[in-house]
Amino acid sequence: MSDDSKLLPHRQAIDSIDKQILDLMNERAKHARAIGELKGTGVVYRPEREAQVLRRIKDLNIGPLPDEAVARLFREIMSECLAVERPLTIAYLGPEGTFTQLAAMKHFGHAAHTVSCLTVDESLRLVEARQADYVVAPVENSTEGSVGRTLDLLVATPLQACGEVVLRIHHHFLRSQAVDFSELDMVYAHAQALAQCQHWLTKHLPDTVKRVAVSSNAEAARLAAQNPRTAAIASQAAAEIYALNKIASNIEDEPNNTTRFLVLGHQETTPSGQDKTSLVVGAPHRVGSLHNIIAPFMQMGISMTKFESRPSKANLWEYVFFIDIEGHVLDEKVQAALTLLREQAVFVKVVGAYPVAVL
Ligand SMILES: O=C(O)C(=O)C[C@]1(C(=O)O)C=C[C@@H](O)C=C1
Repeated sequence: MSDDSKLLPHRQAIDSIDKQILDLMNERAKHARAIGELKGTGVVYRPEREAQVLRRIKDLNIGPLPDEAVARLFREIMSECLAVERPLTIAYLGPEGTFTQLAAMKHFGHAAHTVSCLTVDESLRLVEARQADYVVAPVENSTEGSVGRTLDLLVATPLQACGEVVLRIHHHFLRSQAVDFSELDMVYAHAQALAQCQHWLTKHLPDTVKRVAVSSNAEAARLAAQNPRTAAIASQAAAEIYALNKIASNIEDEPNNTTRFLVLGHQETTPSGQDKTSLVVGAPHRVGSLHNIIAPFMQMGISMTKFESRPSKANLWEYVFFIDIEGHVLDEKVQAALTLLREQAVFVKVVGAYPVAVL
């Protein structure tokens, strides 16, 4: 029997299975459309339900496909089903090809429209003005720490956090032509990327190469595409969009380099069973104040996943604290801790409660 004839029965089985998958996906989309009609003009995107669907799929999976792979496939199926109800518009820090855009696609899937913005400020403003449905904004990187501008914006925005995205960050060294490092004057990158790749840069580039911080990695790629004497540090997506050569891959100093993003919109999310709550807390300037802010969470047995202080913009030497805790703001334990916290703090703002990232 030839190789091709041995393949035939498997291909026939695949053809028949594909038809069933197709019919079932359309059947699923019809239910989503019916749900959309019941929701009427209300909010169509339900992050808690999406997280539950993805977690269940991972639990049900018996392979050989890996859990992550089936979750990614179902992410896209849900994205298309949601678009049948109503397509979403997501604002992100552009230009096209930034890690923030990748994070937006990872969370909302490819059926969502993404709108590129010049700054994180503008991306939040677009949603505040209801010109986009949600914004995805970077909050912290595992190597470089918090994204200060996003944290500052969280203090004042009326938007609510309704999701988180965790993205592995791989940086590549990109040029329009694969020429010698001696013919290189400048390397462009976002300040965080320059910091995340500093060992590689010091080891491989001559001292004469200037490191220039720009507004995003994709902007770095755009600039490098215009001048062969320059290079960029950016993502695979940016390399493709700006047709740059990958001179070196995965040049980040820390192999587990990961960035966390928040999804913000106008809705409050109901508990999904595995949630986090983000808070901004103003502490009075007095002895023991920091202890008093932390104590309510210890008392109620609540874990903190983030604790970060930044200078208050209002008063010199006063600080605001950015705290993420495990649990949903509607959980009894969290409610009790917040009641205790409010007795100690100058202010407590609940930025939002949302499902822990599944993908
Ligand atoms: O369950 C819903 O509310 C739906 O609209 C269906 C569905 C899905 O495809 O599973 C689609 C969009 C929502 O964000 C959540 C889930």
